[in-house]
Amino acid sequence: MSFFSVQKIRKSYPDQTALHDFSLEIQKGSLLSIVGESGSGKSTLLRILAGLEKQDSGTVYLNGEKILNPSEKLVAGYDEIKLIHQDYHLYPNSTVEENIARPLLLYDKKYAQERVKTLLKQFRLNKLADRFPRQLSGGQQQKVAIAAALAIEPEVLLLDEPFSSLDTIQTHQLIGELADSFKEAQTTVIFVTHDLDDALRLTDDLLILQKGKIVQQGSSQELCEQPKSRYIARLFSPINAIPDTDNCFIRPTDVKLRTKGGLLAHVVDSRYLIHFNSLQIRLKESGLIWEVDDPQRRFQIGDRVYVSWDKEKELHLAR
Ligand SMILES: Nc1ncnc2c1ncn2[C@@H]1O[C@H](COP(=O)(O)OP(=O)(O)OP(=O)(O)O)[C@@H](O)[C@H]1O
Repeated sequence: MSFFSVQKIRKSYPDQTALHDFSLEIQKGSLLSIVGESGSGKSTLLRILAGLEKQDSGTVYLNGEKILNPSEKLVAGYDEIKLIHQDYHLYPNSTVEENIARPLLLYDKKYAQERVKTLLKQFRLNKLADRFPRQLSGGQQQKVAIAAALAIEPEVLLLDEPFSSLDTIQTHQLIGELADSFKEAQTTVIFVTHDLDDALRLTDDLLILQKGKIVQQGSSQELCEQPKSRYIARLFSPINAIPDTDNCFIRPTDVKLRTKGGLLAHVVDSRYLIHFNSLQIRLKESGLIWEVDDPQRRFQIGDRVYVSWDKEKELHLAR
């Protein structure tokens, strides 16, 4: 059995099943993202992993010890497993340093001081140590909340959409900093999100959850290059159906645009994006509309364009 072992967790609510025999093995110090759309069962799963909600069946083990659910334990939850969500509140009248120190009030004073010092350094919070939460950005506040959650050295950190209230720039900056801090501290982290981009930025290991079931698990590259279904392929980018095939698709970025040679198409729309123009083209023969990338920004609406692609870039996807 691995460090954190989740075995056949099932959970139903009166009108639906939120988790269908969910199993997962996590090694110590690993970072995993669980990506799923709204209602896929992410929050239910994390609450069960933290011992905060009762499952119908299945067992969670940490270090070989069974995690008891609220019906089996007087005080629900564990110090070893910390769950952080979007609305995690800091103490408004305590400084950053005091917020991080709070969970350590009953610990040996010298150990507590050292631990706070380590966390301030690991999370690059030294310069903000004397500020109050209201004097911090949303991203900085969330970083302090995560540092405080790690104060008593939990074995596992569970992050439930912790960046939802932050803007994209704040989120990307915070994720970059957290990724470094987690690796440095060797923290075991499970991050759940509906946003694949956030997941790719934080971890290399992904698990895709759909309607309470694992639909694919693997490295970011594996899932992008060998998705098991159209649903998973589309999480990474749109996919274009290749004419006269049943289940063959090509990604916009893998389509080559030329002025001659290949399938003839016409540009019907063009969007200026940061790294390329995103074109909509209509294939002449089949009438299919494709989305393709034009990194050189060569083509305009109305232009003729010929498309081709490498065979090995084709994705063969059942429904
Ligand atoms: N207490 C509850 N009672 C009844 N149904 C519930 C309850 N909690 C969750 N559900 C249902 O179970 C399913 C999974 O919910 P859950 O909150 O775990 O999904 P999620 O992936 O975290 O969604 P979101 O990203 O929107 O938070 C949903 O369809 C939800 O409506």
